[in-house]
Amino acid sequence: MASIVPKLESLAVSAANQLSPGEEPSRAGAVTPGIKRLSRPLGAIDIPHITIKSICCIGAGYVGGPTCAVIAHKNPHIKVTIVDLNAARIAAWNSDELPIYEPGLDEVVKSTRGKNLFFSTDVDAGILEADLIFVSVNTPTKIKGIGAGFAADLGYVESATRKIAEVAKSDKIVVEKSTVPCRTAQSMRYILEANAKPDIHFDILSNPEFLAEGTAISDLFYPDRVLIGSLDTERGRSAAASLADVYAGWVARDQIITMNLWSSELSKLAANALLAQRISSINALSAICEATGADIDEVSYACGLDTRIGPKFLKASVGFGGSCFQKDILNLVYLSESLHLPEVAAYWKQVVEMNEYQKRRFTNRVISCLFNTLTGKKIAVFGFAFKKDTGDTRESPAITLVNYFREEKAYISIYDPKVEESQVWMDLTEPGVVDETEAIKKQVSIAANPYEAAAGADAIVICTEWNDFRETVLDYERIYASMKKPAFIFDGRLILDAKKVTQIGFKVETIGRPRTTFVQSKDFE
Ligand SMILES: NC(=O)C1=CN([C@@H]2O[C@H](COP(=O)(O)OP(=O)(O)OC[C@H]3O[C@@H](n4cnc5c(N)ncnc54)[C@H](O)[C@@H]3O)[C@@H](O)[C@H]2O)C=CC1
Ligand SMILES: O=C(O)[C@H]1O[C@H](OP(=O)(O)OP(=O)(O)OC[C@H]2O[C@@H](n3ccc(=O)[nH]c3=O)[C@H](O)[C@@H]2O)[C@H](O)[C@@H](O)[C@@H]1O
Repeated sequence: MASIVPKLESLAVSAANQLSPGEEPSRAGAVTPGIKRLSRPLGAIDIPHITIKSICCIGAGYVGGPTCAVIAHKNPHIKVTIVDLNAARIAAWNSDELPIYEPGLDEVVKSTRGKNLFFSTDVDAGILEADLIFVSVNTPTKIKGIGAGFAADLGYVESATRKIAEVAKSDKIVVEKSTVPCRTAQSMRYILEANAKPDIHFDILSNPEFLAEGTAISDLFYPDRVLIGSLDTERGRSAAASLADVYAGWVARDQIITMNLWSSELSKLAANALLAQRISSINALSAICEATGADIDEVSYACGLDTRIGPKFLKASVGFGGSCFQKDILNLVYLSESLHLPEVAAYWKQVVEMNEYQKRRFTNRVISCLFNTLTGKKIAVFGFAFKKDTGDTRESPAITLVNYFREEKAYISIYDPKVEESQVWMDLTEPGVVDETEAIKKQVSIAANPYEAAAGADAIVICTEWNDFRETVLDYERIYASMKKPAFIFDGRLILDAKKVTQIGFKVETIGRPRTTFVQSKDFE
């Protein structure tokens, strides 16, 4: 991981934004040349704008923490304060054990913290001091009321916005970093203007974040693009130019694109929807592969070589997880329905439904291969995070699978290299059900390593694609020796060399490849 930071430092940094030692950043009069503004004349935002000296980020989560740590790291002349109401989270950001696991994050935070990067629970002080405020709070799916199950709960965005209006004593640029429905910036503007002190002006920008967990630091260091949406007014363009300068501390100017606010907001939902749609498409094809004898990895490879399709995001899996894909698509579904576009809503909804189907389908394959019953059997679940290189479990397919296995009365032993034990219990407990953990513990245990998880098990189910689970890393002969026979492996992530583990003696069932073992209906024909 240490290699990321020096690599980053070697990037060419825009000379226009580099201050000489001792030089004070000016607050006015800077001009940003050559920012690409789609649907506007290119030179349109080469206008006077303030230079940002102090940034506050509201929300010290998976986005606010890494993003603003990188901004501070790249802009030593800007003071960056990340604030959060969650005192435990802030304490962790100020400790040696950061609250989130992300390769390369430790180095970035430790090189900057206490210099120009600060973590605090003092939201008011952060707002007061800042020229520019990122709103990077959570926007979960609503669980109650109108739009429940689909619409985004904008309560956290609204309360952060109201706080800014209440506290600010000078003009602020307020930046939507959270993923929000189209036209949220308008609501934020109403709230700010209705509550602002006299002569205080707020400019609202949309600056969605495209980082993926597990690769957040390299995504932030080398983004495909930085997107800034603003009103097409002189003030709006000026605010966009100020934020563009912050990113130009390390991102090439031609990768910083500006556009209107609503396009920017919608682009974020659209990007996530398109990415998730690719996974559901390949997963739908994986079902056809299993039924026909085709191999999904070969099909992905063949399709991905077409430059119009490209090879990324075509890896079949037990289903996509993570806090955003499902939430953002459901948000798009709700938006489409609100706009009286039921066919559009149904189209995107199918991406989520296919994902649910994939998890059920994989579970059915496990049950069917294990002679149609899991009762009393031990299943070792390898991986609980929603993807490798993160400890995040939000919407992890492993949660759904473990719950299905529990319903089938299996005993489950879970191993994940980064997920905290307390998180597993939280994820398996129904919200609002008191003391359920003790009952769950009768059926589910957490193992200290994969060998312990697999000992005495009937089957291993690979839910997360951690490199640690590859046959080149784990001693599968040792694992095989410790398991009940026949010993099954269900590879939900296509990470194993099936031939090699089959040679050890395992019965290997891989997503997107035809079934290899005991097909009851055929055998009894
Ligand atoms: N997790 C990810 O990889 C990505 C997330 N996003 C979007 O970024 C936003 C944030 O996501 P995460 O960082 O994952 O969420 P998170 O849940 O990890 O962090 C949000 C933080 O905001 C804090 N917060 C909420 N209301 C607050 C308030 N009024 N004042 C101060 N702090 C407050 C919470 O305590 C929490 O620590 C969401 O809209 C998400 O869709 C966008 C790109 C990637
Ligand atoms: O808005 C967000 O929150 C972020 O959502 C995703 O990032 P993330 O969810 O962190 O991780 P991804 O790498 O996209 O993986 C999402 C899920 O899809 C699965 N996946 C991914 C790729 C693939 O080919 N197949 C597949 O099953 C992963 O295992 C994981 O469960 C997007 O990739 C980011 O650009 C976006 O900023």
